[in-house]
Amino acid sequence: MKYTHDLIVIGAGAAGLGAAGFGSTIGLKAALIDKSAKNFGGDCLNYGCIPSKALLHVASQFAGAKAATDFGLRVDGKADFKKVMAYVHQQQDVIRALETPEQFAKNYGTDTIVGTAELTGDREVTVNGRKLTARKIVLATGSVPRQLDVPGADLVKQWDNESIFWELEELPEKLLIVGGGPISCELSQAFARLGSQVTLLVRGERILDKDPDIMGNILAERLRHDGVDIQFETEVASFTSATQAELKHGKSLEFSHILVAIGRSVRTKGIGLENAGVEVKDGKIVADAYYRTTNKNIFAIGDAYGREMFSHGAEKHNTDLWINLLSPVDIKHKLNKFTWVTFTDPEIAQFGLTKEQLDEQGINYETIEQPLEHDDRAVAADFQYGHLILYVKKGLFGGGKLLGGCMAAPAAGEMIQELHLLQTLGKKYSKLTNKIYAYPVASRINQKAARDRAAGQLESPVVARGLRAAFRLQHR
Ligand SMILES: Cc1cc2nc3c(=O)[nH]c(=O)nc-3n(C[C@H](O)[C@H](O)[C@H](O)COP(=O)(O)OP(=O)(O)OC[C@H]3O[C@@H](n4cnc5c(N)ncnc54)[C@H](O)[C@@H]3O)c2cc1C
Ligand SMILES: NC(=O)c1ccc[n+]([C@@H]2O[C@H](COP(=O)([O-])OP(=O)(O)OC[C@H]3O[C@@H](n4cnc5c(N)ncnc54)[C@H](O)[C@@H]3O)[C@@H](O)[C@H]2O)c1
Repeated sequence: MKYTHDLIVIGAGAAGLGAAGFGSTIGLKAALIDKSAKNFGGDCLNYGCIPSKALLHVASQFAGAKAATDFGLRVDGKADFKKVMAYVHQQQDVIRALETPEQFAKNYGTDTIVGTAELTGDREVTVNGRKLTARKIVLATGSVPRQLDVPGADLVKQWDNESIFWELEELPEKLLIVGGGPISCELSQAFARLGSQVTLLVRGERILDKDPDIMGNILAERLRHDGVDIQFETEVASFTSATQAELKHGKSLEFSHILVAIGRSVRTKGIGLENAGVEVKDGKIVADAYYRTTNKNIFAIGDAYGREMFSHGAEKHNTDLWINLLSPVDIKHKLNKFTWVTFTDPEIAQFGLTKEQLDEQGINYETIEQPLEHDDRAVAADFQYGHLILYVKKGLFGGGKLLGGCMAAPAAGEMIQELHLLQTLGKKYSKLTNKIYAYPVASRINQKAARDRAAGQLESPVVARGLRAAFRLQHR
């Protein structure tokens, strides 16, 4: 059969740009389609990672200025929100310049197409009335934010990650944020620091429930310090007006704006999945551990895969997918070396296996806890609340290998990188014992536990006796 393309990629977000870029780089004839030119770059650039991190950056400057009032600086007032968003959009533009359809086509030679793509056959996609065919099709169609579906929902404008970054013109007076995941945490801190009165409604007992309990507790304390009113074990039962919510336990709350961040659903509508035999189950595209959908020529990656919804998740899927497309041996989707960071202050940074995964897999491990209470840098720079948890393998085979961990500290996302590298390389944690760290970098905390462990060994009478004997033998 003759195809118009080797590869068709639907969706030009982190996942699609990577898939089409690689295909084009090795000389395949690839098409990359997104429904709108302004969506090139996907959620990450347009409505997610980049605008949220730019907003957090500005907010941290406000927090810094406020903190300096303790030392005599005089500041007051709220953010000029128009100027804040102008900064956010300007920084997005810098990245966007490399990801426009025209620029991408120029850089990679990809056939970039703006239009809504629909699967219209086994290996066929229709876009702008044009029929394209390919050996393989990649769905990189992303996810959509969930909305609250409660009585009175139609009375209220539910702001989400798209509208908040593109439609909001004034700083919200009273911002109600619903959800306890990374979006709620990052944006509640950003808006509180910029001057909004923020209430965070959390359904469960704590925020960031994919990280260890203590990390969520540390962050909750810091958010409160920024002025966020966190209400746990509650949720919106109904809306009685455009600015009034009734909560599950009977209390009512007034707000000027409500931002809903209660997770995301895989996009399954408007792609023509049914025309190509791609099944959907429980709101997700059915895909196996090799990213294959129920049509063996169609793959799902990125948020469309419905698992780890991160930009670097999309990158990982791409690497696996291309290995599978190019080699006879397929790589199975695995998450034992994954990582994520919530970019609040402090950052909460996770790498490797979580406690739940270790327990589920029956791995024999020990937990090392390292508070930053007595860390010199933490004392000097006022983050003694920080904390590190590490999981290290026990036993003869592979004993001492780093399996995973989590850290709460400013710049924890950067600080865990060496730990994550050790885990990725399958190395023992004790490798850090003799590493030289410039004093007083905060990442010395990574070494402290390794040194404490080594020092603990000196307490063994046998080791101490041996060392004593060595000393006396050489210095008679
Ligand atoms: C507020 C927020 C902050 C985030 N922060 C981080 C972070 O700091 N770090 C991190 O790793 N992740 C972060 N994420 C998650 C990250 O943004 C996503 O995991 C990532 O963008 C997913 O990329 P994707 O390519 O799978 O999907 P998307 O980026 O959603 O791209 C899908 C694309 O497909 C297009 N499309 C859909 N259907 C069609 C169709 N029928 N025809 C043509 N085009 C179509 C859409 O227009 C869209 O551009 C954040 C998310 C949010 C919402
Ligand atoms: N720094 C980062 O890497 C980063 C930042 C933001 C978003 N993201 C990604 O974006 C995705 C979406 O983030 P998110 O924070 O919306 O989702 P999430 O799924 O991580 O968290 C949603 C939270 O909302 C709660 N919830 C669900 N329904 C609720 C209801 N009706 N009322 C109250 N609470 C409810 C859940 O219990 C959960 O705690 C995530 O998968 C995340 O990976 C990543």
